[in-house]
Amino acid sequence: MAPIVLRWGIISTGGICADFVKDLRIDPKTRNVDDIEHKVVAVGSRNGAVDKAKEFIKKYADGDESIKACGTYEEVYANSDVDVIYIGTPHTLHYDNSLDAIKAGKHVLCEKPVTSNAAELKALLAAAKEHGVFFMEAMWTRFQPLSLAIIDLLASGELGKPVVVHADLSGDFDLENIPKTHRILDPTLGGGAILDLGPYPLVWAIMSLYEYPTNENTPPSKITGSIVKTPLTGVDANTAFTLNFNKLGAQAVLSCSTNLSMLEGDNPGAVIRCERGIIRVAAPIYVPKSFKVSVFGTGPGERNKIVREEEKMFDYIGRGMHFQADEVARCIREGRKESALWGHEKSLLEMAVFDEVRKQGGYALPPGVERVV
Ligand SMILES: NC(=O)C1=CN([C@@H]2O[C@H](COP(=O)(O)OP(=O)(O)OC[C@H]3O[C@@H](n4cnc5c(N)ncnc54)[C@H](OP(=O)(O)O)[C@@H]3O)[C@@H](O)[C@H]2O)C=CC1
Ligand SMILES: O=C1OC[C@@H](O)[C@H](O)[C@H]1O
Repeated sequence: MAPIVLRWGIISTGGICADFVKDLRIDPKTRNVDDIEHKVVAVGSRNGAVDKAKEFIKKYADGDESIKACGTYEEVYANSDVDVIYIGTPHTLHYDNSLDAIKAGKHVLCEKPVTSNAAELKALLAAAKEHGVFFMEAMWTRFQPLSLAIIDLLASGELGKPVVVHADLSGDFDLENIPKTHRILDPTLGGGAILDLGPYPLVWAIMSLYEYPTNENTPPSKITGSIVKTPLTGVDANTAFTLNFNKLGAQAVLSCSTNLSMLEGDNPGAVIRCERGIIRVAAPIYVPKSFKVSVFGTGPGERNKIVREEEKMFDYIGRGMHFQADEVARCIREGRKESALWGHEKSLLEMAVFDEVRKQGGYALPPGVERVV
């Protein structure tokens, strides 16, 4: 059977678009994938900056002349050769950009956090339904082979049920020395830790607890959030949040910071503590390459004693953003409007958590930034 060729339009020429395009351009056969092909057909930059789009194509797509450089996003949405739009603009633009793409009848893969709040996401999902298009948040961690292996390991029951999940994602953004207009500092762009980094500790809680079979996708019964703001612009520099899953009898203890180095190498970025063992996931938690599992014994005197340990390594061609792209292609081929792995319900849960954490932490976006409230 001939592979389906999914034709992508790329919205913006920023950092993450560069990474995504590089992964899209890896020949899937070199990754042992033969049912899908990805083709970038158009790249858009705002404000008439067609030269910026051309430069992007030169730099990240080997100057491929078949790719159309566009000086507006609208030109990309209107391109009849484009099947699906990838949105890589700052968070607070995701709603408008996604809506424009949906209204043009395009499928959408939108970067995380999918919107500024839950109300925007609900409106987008209604629009996607009305226009009959596929919509997914680009929660790439959910599709990586390591994540799939951990979900299988938990479901196998070998470790018993998960009881506490700790996860942190931090990055030192050098806040004192970047412009206040940088997307990580600017409140009009949804700056701060929770919206930018928070999706990753949260995805570990969702994969290990929310998705754990006996939780039956029951949302957290309680959410707490605590925020330390930077005086520079008032966005959250550090955020800690917890989620209680009462049905499961489990808790997630999560955090994110914009002014601390990420724990790298051997340091665990996420720890999943189960009744009969521990899984330690190596940082960075958005694309971990290894995890260590420690299994407690069940024999006499072996409770809380490690009887087996194993480290699992994961390596593949590319940065790891292509796994989510493959999922988009397969869903579209099968006429599905959402992914079974990272569907609308999980993005809605994510945005509800962030709304609550920002509310408890006193971080309100400036008036008008949230397009739907
Ligand atoms: N999945 C992942 O691993 C990552 C995801 N992200 C997500 O991707 C999104 C973009 O992040 P990133 O690529 O780092 O950001 P960048 O600042 O590098 O790029 C954003 C691009 O958006 C366009 N843009 C449109 N309007 C604005 C505006 N008002 N201010 C600034 N830029 C604007 C610009 O492109 P142009 O002028 O060409 O239109 C700009 O280059 C964020 O939502 C972030 O959360 C970010 C990093 C990693
Ligand atoms: O998605 C992301 O992952 C890596 C981080 O460094 C980045 O700020 C964030 O947007």
